Amino acid sequence: MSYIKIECVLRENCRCGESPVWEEASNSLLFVDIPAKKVCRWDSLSKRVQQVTVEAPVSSVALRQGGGYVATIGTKFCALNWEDRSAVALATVDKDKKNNRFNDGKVDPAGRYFAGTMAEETAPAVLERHQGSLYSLFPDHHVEKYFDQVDISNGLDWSLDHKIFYYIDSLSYSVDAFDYDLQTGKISNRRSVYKLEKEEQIPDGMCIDTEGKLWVACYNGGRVIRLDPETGKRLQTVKLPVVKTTSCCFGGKDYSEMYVTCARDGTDPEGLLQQPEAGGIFKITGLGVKGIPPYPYAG
Ligand SMILES: O=C(O)[C@H](O)[C@@H](O)[C@H](O)[C@H](O)CO
Ligand SMILES: [Zn+2]
Repeated sequence: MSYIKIECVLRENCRCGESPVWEEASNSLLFVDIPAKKVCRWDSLSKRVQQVTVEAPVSSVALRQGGGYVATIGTKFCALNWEDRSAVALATVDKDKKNNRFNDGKVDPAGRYFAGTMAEETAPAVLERHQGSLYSLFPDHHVEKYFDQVDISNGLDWSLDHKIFYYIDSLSYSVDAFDYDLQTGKISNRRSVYKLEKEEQIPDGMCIDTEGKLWVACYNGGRVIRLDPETGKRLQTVKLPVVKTTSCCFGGKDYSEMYVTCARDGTDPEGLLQQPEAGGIFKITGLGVKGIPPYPYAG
């Protein structure tokens, strides 16, 4: 019997915390605060946070095989050097869409950096629709585009056998699956594996566990849900003391802890009184399942 424990491990007041990624080598959690243009690294041992401020909204960060990180900044895939705090563009997308920015991103098992775009929001989930696309940055730095007409490109991950790509376009209120060809990075045969219920609100970030089940952070739903993509059933709901939960990843010892990011922006003064930890980093223990290490970008 395990007991679920939820604690705010870092009161960071993120305007929009996102993209939690566990870095085993440094016992740290990486994450971003999108509108604050910050990439943060929280050392779970010393409890200290380091941050690098970049020049545009930063929506995701990932490990890089040769050391350092990659990040999606504005509409650019960038290499991020933590030591000298520099970001160097590797590729730019959506050059004809001046109001767009990248959103959620993650590296596939072959080391390609997948990330999608969206129009900049005027308020949470309020934006010009169908402006986004899904892309990936290959190890040789060329970019491939998968599809357009995306509203809010969000959570993504791959099945344990690497044959399925899971993807969320938030305003479709659906978790979708594609067949995945790891050799070529091509996707096909889109279908929905789960439709969110009304009280679950907006699907946002997502990660997979070692049993092949999906964990989805529900923006405005104050929860993460565990889904079985094979049966289309929800297996578990874990509620958090904040409403704008944005993303989740596994980390810590043997990837047995879950880390959840959330947003503070869009919360009214009364909401902030009820949720003083809004924008913080949460750790969930006692789930009884583990995650897998993040894949590093191979370029
Ligand atoms: O965290 C993200 O992925 C977006 O950038 C956010 O802005 C919210 O998710 C969005 O407002 C709700 O859909
Ligand atoms: Zn997101």
